[in-house]
Amino acid sequence: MSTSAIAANGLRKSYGDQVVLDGIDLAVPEGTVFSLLGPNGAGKTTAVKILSTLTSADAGDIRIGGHDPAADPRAVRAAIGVTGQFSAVDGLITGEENMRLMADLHHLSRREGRRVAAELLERFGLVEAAKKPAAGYSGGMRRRLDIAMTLVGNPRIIFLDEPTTGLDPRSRHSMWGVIRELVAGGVTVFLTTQYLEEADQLADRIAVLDNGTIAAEGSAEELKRLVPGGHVRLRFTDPNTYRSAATALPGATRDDEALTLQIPGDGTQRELHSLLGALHSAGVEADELTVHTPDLDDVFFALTEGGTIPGRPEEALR
Ligand SMILES: Nc1ncnc2c1ncn2[C@@H]1O[C@H](COP(=O)(O)OP(=O)(O)OP(=O)(O)O)[C@@H](O)[C@H]1O
Repeated sequence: MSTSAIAANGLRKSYGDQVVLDGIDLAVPEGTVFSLLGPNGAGKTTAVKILSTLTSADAGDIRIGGHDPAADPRAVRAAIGVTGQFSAVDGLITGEENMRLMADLHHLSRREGRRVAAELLERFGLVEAAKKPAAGYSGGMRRRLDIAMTLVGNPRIIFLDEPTTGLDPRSRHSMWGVIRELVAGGVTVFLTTQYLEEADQLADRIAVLDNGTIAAEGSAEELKRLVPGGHVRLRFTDPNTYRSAATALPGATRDDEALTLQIPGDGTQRELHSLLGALHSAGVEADELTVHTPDLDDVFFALTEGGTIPGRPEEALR
């Protein structure tokens, strides 16, 4: 069994009367990506700050790389890298100078600092930009430099707090590539994001934080299975064909204006086969057939801010 790079039990934090984290448990195995999802203000950044020693918890047992942040914050800091919503990049100096500064902070020798900086600038596609002031970098380049700076100390655990917020789709995809590479190299990534697709793409496990507690946790597939909403949608252009199909499929939800039928189901081959058989027997053909499986958006809406999953007791969600 793999050991947990990040473990927290009964993590609590309040600001004044406001309970932000109400006793949450987390366990992130080494070399995996864990994503914490939640609406604005759910407490994601607070969790990252506590786990990365920037803030103390009110209660809870925490181990980061085996170290307790309260008792031994130095050991935790030596094991982790953090890139937050506020970047460490200094815009007035060049990318290369930012990297060298980081190398100095990590007490690397001048020679080793140059070597590590050059290697990371190359890896993050910043060689050309390296001699220019970082203030002129695009958002994507700045984030890449930020992560490159984090990697100077060769951390085995990285906290990425909303690493792609505000990036265009191309830069976002390039950042996902960077994160995948890190994980392939054995790094553990703790990722907070508001982009459900990002969690879907990257995370081995996802926890949905809501009202200070973890509303559900699992792989993207497990979470999607918690919510209903899978269906097949048939679209017709001819009203007569549409009506014949509706008669042949009495369980379908009709939209008489759009000439579409929605049939609940999970889109398995067996289900599709039986659906197509019914249409064939009725002698009708749909102009379009689409299979909709629930996505993480459905999960998010069902689980956060008062949404519920019908027919499921609270406990079954964990
Ligand atoms: N230092 C602080 N003092 C008082 N309240 C705080 C402090 N830091 C955070 N909070 C409050 O705690 C709650 C959780 O904030 P946090 O930044 O952790 O949420 P988040 O999930 O990261 O949100 P977002 O997605 O908007 O970044 C918010 O209501 C916030 O106002």
